[in-house]
Formats: sequence, structure tokens, C-alpha cells
Amino acid sequence: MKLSVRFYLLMTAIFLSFSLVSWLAFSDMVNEINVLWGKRFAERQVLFDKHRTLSPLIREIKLARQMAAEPALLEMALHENDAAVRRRATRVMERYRFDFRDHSYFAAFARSGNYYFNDSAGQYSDRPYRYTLSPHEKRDYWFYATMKSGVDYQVNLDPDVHLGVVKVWINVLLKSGGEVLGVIGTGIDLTEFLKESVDINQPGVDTFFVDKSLAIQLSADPKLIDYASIAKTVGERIKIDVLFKNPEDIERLRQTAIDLEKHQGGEVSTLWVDYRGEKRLLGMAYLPEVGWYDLTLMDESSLQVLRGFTWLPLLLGTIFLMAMLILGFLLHRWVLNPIARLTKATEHIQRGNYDIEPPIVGKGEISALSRSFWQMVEFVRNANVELERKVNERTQDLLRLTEIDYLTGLLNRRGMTDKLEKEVARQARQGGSMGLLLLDLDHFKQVNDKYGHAAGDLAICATANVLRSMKRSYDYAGRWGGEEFMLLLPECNEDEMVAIAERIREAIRNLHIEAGPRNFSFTVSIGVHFPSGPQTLDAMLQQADKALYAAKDAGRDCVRTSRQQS
Ligand SMILES: Nc1nc2c(ncn2[C@@H]2O[C@H](COP(=O)(O)OP(=O)(O)OP(=O)(O)O)[C@@H](O)[C@H]2O)c(=O)[nH]1
Repeated sequence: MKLSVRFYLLMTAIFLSFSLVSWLAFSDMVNEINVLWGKRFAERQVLFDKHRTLSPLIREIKLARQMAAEPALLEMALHENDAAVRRRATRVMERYRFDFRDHSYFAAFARSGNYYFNDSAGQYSDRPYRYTLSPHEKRDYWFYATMKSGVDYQVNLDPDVHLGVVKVWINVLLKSGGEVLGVIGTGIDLTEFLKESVDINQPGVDTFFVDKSLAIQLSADPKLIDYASIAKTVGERIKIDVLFKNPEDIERLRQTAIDLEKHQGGEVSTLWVDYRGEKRLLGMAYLPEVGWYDLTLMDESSLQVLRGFTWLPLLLGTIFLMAMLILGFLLHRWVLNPIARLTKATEHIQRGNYDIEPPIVGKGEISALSRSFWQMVEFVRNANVELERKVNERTQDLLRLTEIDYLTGLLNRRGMTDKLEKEVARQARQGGSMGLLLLDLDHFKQVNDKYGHAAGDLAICATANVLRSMKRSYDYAGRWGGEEFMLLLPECNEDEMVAIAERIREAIRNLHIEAGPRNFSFTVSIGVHFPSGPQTLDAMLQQADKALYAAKDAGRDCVRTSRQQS
């Protein structure tokens, strides 16, 4: 597989792994941040709801409890028939009426069952007695239930039968020496109270308040409120079951309520619940002042602070991809392209083409490799040239050896034939003349027989030396056979040739060969041929041979021309 393909596959694998890992890490991180932030938000929201709702209630409860401690009211509970006592108590209640948020109060006395009330308009200021409560009247159940509970104060939502509005009633027990003398308090208009507490139009956030039996006390949807919970059995109440369908959620919520109540410290707990088919984060706090729980439900999407950051992994992915592309580009530029050029150059060299320009390619290590490569090419090229030169030299030497006589160093018959052919060809082209001397040592067999073969060799070498020394620079001398020699004389005439032949004959005759203690001399017969016109080489050789035989026939140690022979 090509390096570039491997690299791109590797890059793709790295890119996909990186994308997957970073996406998972990012999702996990975002999720964790969202959950953490959601919990923090839920806690703040719950505390905010709690204080927003609780503040007005606490104020009213505090005032109502102060009112319940007024001696004038306790006196009235005991001596209600005394007009002076009633007047004093009414004055006190009127004073509190102005302080109450709703500018209304009520007082119900256990002994008489009489119910006193005045509203914000003060229309009952002179005659606050309204009616007498009856344990048989359903609308009066609240009074008897509150009395029976023995709890110092309670918050109860109930319609005001006289005004036709629903009120948040703050019911405080009137006690003296352990005896419950009645219930006094005030009411806040529910519609207004809801607007301030649970119906604040906060998108993605729903708030409920429930009592300890988990009956709904405050809800933006008034239909869900369990009015007059105190006067009902637990089974009759509208409870959180209407909000949460999952029994496990309700159980967890119940357990959380118990835990929160134990701490009593206003701590907030959060849990994920299924609210009407949607996943919601529920923040829950206990309101010990009223014995309620604040349930704040937050939409999951409203908690996703990092929802808008999904582009971040895309940006990271893009940056990574760009980095990979740049890396790929640089890899091509710095590594793959130089290697491709070197490969191409190698192919040229494999074909024997050493003459290509050596490109120094790449950077750093690739450049060093490129230089080493070209140094190697240079070395191989020089070695080849040197090898070729040596082979040529050796070939020439071998060729020369095939044309040289090993004993005398003169041309052998083959070398001589080559020179003869070339000279004949040259003459055919350029004209000119040439002649041949054919020499044969006389009675050489006897020399060998008498003085030995080694002595014969010495005689042959001495003859060669004579020829070598007496030939002109452009003549060729060769050993034609055993004791036969030939001299090729270009640009010559017959007379000159005869003269040369005579000088050679004379010189050989005067040679003295030392064969041990004995010296000996020998003679030579020479045939001269100088063609008068164009002649083939064979014809010339035949003529020279004949001239030599003529010299032999003439008694040896003499020179004869081919013309004399014919
Ligand atoms: N020592 C020596 N003898 C050689 C060499 N080549 C040829 N001979 C001898 O030369 C002699 C030639 O003898 P022949 O051809 O009978 O002729 P000849 O004895 O020279 O007589 P003519 O040529 O008729 O004068 C032979 O005995 C060869 O052995 C050589 O290289 N060295």
C-alpha cells in the first residue's frame, strides 16, 4: 500500500477517533455542567420561591400570633357576654386589622362558637359578630379541625363564604392555661397571593406548595389546590398524585420530604422526576414555619445552559481536519514528492541513464538522503566509467596480443595480414604504392639440429631485431611463419626495396649467435615483390612467395624480385 494511502487512512482513523472521543467528552461535560448548573439553579429557585411565598405569610402569622396573645382577646373568649370586654377586644382587633395585609381579621370563640369578622372596608366595625359556628355545618369544619389539631397556627386555603373569594387563612389558636379558647387570624386573597408566589410566569418553571400530607396548597392552576385540607380526611385531599404518575417518583418525593423535615434547616434537595410525561428537575424545600414543602419543577431544556455550544466540537473537528490537511500537504511537499522524484531518478539510473541532472530534493533528513543518493549515483557513475575504461584497455591489450608474436614481439601472421589488408584498402582509396619482402632463414632445420632449439629461437629473435632496426617508421615487420618473416613497405619503389633487402640480408649474415661455447652464423633468402599496378593481396603474396623460392633456388643467401623470377 502506498505511503500516502496509509497516511490518509491513518489520518482518517485519527480524525474519526478524535471526533468521537471529543464529541463524547464534550457531550458528557455539557451534560454534567447542565446537571450541576440545573441543580444550583433549582436550589436558588426553590429558596427564592420559598422566601417570596413565605415572607408575607410569616408576617401575617407573626401578627396573628401577637393578636392571639392579646389579653383583651383572651378575656373576651372567657367573658364574651360582657359588653365592655367585647368593646375592648374589638378595639384591639380593629388595630390589628389595619396592620394585616388584607385589612381583615376574624375571631372564633370555642365556648360560644361565635364568629367575628371585619373586612378591609370596615363594614362590620360596629358589629363584628357575624354568625355562630356549628359542628354540623361543612363550611365550619375548618374551625373544629383546627381546634382539634392543637397546632399553634396553621395556614388553610378555604373560600370565604361571605365575600365569595378564596382566601389563604392564617389560623392561630387562642390558648389560655392549656385550654383552647378559639381560633383567630386573618386571610389573604388567594388570587393575589398566587400571583406573587406560584403564578409568576417564569418559562419552564412550575411551582407548587404542598402540606405534610402532600396535598397541594398552592398552584398556578387553582383547580389543583386542595382547599380546606385540614377539614378533610387524607383520602379526600388533592395530592401530588395528580402531578406525578410514576409511583417511584412519588415514593422518592415522600422520602425526600421526610428527610428535609428532619433537617429543619431549610435545605434544598433535587431529584429528576417524570412530570406529565416530561423529564423535569424537581427542587424541594421544607417550610417549617407553615409546615409546607415548596416543589419547584424545572424544564430540562431551560436548564441546558450549554445548549448553544454544540458548534464547539464542530469547530474543533474543523480545526483538526484543517490541521490534518495541512499535515498531508506538508507530508507531500516534504516527504512524498521528494521520494517520488528520487524514485523517478532511480528508474532512469536502472535504465542506465546516468546523465540526468541530480535534483537535491526535500528538506532536513530527506535532503540528506537525497544528497547521499546522488553521491552514490556519482560514485556508481565514476566506477562504471573507470570499469569501462579498464575493460577497453584490457580488450585492446587482448586484441594486440592476438596480433603479436610472443617470441619476437613483431606482428604475427594475423596482425600482419590485418596491416596488409588495411594498406591494400588505403591504396585503393588514396592511391600510392607498396611492396613486400618475404624472408626465410636458410637451412634452419640444421641450425636447430646442430645447436639446439633454444639457439634456433635466439637466431629468430636476432633476425626480428634486425628487421625492427632496419625498417622505416611507417613500414610493418612481422613473423609470417616459423622461420619466415615479412616486411611491408608503403610508398617505395623496387630498387629501394632491393637495396633494403640486401642490407637486411647482409646484416643477418653478420649476426653471431652464441650457443654455449660455440658461435654460429646463418643466412637468409629474400623475395621482393613490388606490383607495377593494382593487385589483390593474394596475388601479391603469391608473387612474393615465388620471388622467395627463386632466391632459394638461386642458392640461398640472396635477394630475388618477382620480376627476376618471371
Ligand atoms: N628454433 C626454432 N626453430 C623453428 C621455429 N619455427 C620453425 N623452426 C624450424 O625451422 C625449420 C624449417 O625447416 P625447413 O622448412 O625444412 O627448411 P630449412 O631447413 O630452413 O631449409 P630451407 O628453408 O630450404 O633453407 C624446422 O626444422 C623447424 O622446426 C622456431 O620458432 N624456433
